[in-house]
Amino acid sequence: MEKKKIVIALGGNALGKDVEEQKEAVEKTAKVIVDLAEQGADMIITHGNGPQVGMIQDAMDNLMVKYENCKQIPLPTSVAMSQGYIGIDLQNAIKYELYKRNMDRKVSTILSQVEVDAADKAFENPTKPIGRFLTEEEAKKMEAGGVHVMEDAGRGYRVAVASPMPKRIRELGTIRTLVEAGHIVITCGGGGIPVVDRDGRLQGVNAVIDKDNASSLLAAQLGADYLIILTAVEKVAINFGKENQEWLSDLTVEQAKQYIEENQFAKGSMLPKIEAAIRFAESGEGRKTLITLLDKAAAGIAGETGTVIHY
Ligand SMILES: Nc1ncnc2c1ncn2[C@@H]1O[C@H](COP(=O)(O)OP(=O)(O)O)[C@@H](O)[C@H]1O
Ligand SMILES: NC(=O)OP(=O)(O)O
Repeated sequence: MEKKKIVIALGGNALGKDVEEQKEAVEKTAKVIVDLAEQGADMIITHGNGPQVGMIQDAMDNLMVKYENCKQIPLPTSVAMSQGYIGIDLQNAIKYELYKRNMDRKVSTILSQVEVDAADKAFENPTKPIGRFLTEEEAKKMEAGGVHVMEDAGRGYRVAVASPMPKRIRELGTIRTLVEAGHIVITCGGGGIPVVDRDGRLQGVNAVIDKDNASSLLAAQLGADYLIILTAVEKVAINFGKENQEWLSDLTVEQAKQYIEENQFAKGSMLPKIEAAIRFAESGEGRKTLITLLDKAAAGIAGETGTVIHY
């Protein structure tokens, strides 16, 4: 097989719902990753952090309630914490899976900062759902207290934060060096720690970058062949959740743009995945995105399932 470079973006399902579940979930995730690594591909792993970063912010806010002198933890700091604890669980699970198969491959987690534009309009319109699902009553109460809340793809209410577009991955050189040295690299977790460059000094900003958008940028800049987005659905659908729902196996960039105009993909869930896939396809010839379930990754690569978005 020709050596492929694959960026895999892991959705919430690959990580479980809490710290305990994560330890179990990553074991299964690691098997899928090592199955692909066994075929000799260069592998770069990214992951989401919506539930996790919300949980960290909640915990930190509770500390402020409990202790008078406790200062608020900024959102980018919580993103950095989420990269750390998710990264180490993934790294250890992948290492153990490699060990069981007697495979000699290094695994590294790179904390990564992703530059955004301070003037991005996204700062005025929070669209990224984070944290747990709220009851309608909780949502109303929080909204009254000035917190942005949104409805998340028909699944309930969640806190919403700004999600500016990623512009530049500051650790790209380090990531490239490690990939070239054969490491499986875990990076751009939670879309990357959002920063702006102020005269050479990187400063965190209150946002959570969409991990699919960051993954698309990373895949384009590393010259990857494949972007694989593993999520909670086997395929992308049009008329999702309706009686006339239709699962799609193959989607051209042109068709995808048309469906976006028809509002076929929910904001904050499927829409950023499709937009990320379009940008990746447009970044270079032959670049494809596969969207499918974690369990179906291998079958998807073999062309047996999932939705492939291509030029
Ligand atoms: N048109 C669509 N086709 C398929 N799934 C869709 C569509 N629109 C919205 N969704 C929802 O998007 C979800 C995936 O987004 P999300 O949960 O944010 O992903 P992840 O956390 O895995 O990155 C699916 O589980 C599904 O509920
Ligand atoms: N940062 C991010 O996109 O996280 P989720 O995939 O969990 O929404």
